[in-house]
Amino acid sequence: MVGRGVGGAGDGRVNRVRVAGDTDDKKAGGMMLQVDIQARIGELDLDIQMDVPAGVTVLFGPSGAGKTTVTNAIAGLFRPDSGQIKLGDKVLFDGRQNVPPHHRLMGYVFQDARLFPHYTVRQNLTYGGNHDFDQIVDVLGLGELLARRPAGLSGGEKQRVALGRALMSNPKLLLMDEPLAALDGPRKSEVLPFIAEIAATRNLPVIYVTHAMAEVTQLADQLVLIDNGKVAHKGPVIDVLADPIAAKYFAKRDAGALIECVVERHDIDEGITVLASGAGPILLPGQVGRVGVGLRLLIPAQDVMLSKTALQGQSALNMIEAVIDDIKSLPNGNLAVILQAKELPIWAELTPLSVRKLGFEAGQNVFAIFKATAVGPV
Ligand SMILES: Nc1ncnc2c1ncn2[C@@H]1O[C@H](COP(=O)(O)OP(=O)(O)OP(=O)(O)O)[C@@H](O)[C@H]1O
Repeated sequence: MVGRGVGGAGDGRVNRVRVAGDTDDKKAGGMMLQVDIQARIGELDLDIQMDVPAGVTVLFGPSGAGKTTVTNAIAGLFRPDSGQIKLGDKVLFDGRQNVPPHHRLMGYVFQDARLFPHYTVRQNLTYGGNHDFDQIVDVLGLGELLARRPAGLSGGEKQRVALGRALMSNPKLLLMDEPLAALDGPRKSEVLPFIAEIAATRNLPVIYVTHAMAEVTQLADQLVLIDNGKVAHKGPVIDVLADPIAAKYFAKRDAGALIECVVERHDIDEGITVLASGAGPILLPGQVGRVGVGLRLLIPAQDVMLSKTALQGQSALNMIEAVIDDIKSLPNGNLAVILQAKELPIWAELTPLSVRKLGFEAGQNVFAIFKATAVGPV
């Protein structure tokens, strides 16, 4: 079953997500990409090790950290000084061998679509092969566009054609370097579901470079944080975001735990949606998603309040029981109080004064409180 469901506003807080029973089995057979490369580029010492299984691995990190260079090395467009790149058993680069890009069995989608202007959409799509033509045209909604030329297409349509072209070459590996960065908000929302659909149903490693949190939370299976040419953190996206040490790589309101929920019901009279989560029910304002659909929610650490007792007479709709696991210092001087809420790891950013005044410490039972609007669509 493909469990990516329609989420909320695409603001990075309510998102598409796979639910249990998703494509994990299918992905288990996908080829592993193994990257271990070193290169000196100007002032930057690039030294990257990562394993990329089937599914979406998002490369995220500051500008100039080396994300595009790594992606280009995987594509064969940049030659590292040393190391090895393998896709399954096939060596793509090892210092002696450097397989040229057109023999790497990969599709590459760039920020700009790079279509051939004199070709029709159909000719552009089939340039590198016509594998799964009908299905891809259908999934990407390209049927109406086939006879047109790129000049008459919107930015979002062009990117869908670029994605279709990459897929029709039957790649064993898909590279996408900020494929939505040049699109405006509505065009981004138009293309993102197609990428999510492809990621959920194709059994291949996808490297996806972005600066946008909404794309991280909606697409990532794995998250690799690259800083100054090195891997600073990597792992399943939920684990990486659950670790406050990674918070410095995100905008303040984006730092927090990502949790997976399922839409349980809509309460039309009360104007809320009830989600089932590993920590119990979570309420969102408005009517979000369809019943039974999986969603990811980002719970911003700055919006979580802690109380030693179940608070009465307060307006926040969400109050979940949790145990304090640990308290860590954040680079900004505040403290991250790391909580286990039944099955869910979440965390709250508090000032040292609050932690001291309330005497919070590891092992304590607390209530984590957040407003429905803090995690709901805007
Ligand atoms: N062809 C090149 N010649 C010299 N320096 C380069 C070249 N390509 C990249 N660099 C440098 O290598 C470093 C890494 O660049 P890269 O584009 O890989 O970073 P990035 O993480 O993708 O950045 P951004 O998020 O801004 O796209 C930067 O300092 C960049 O200036």
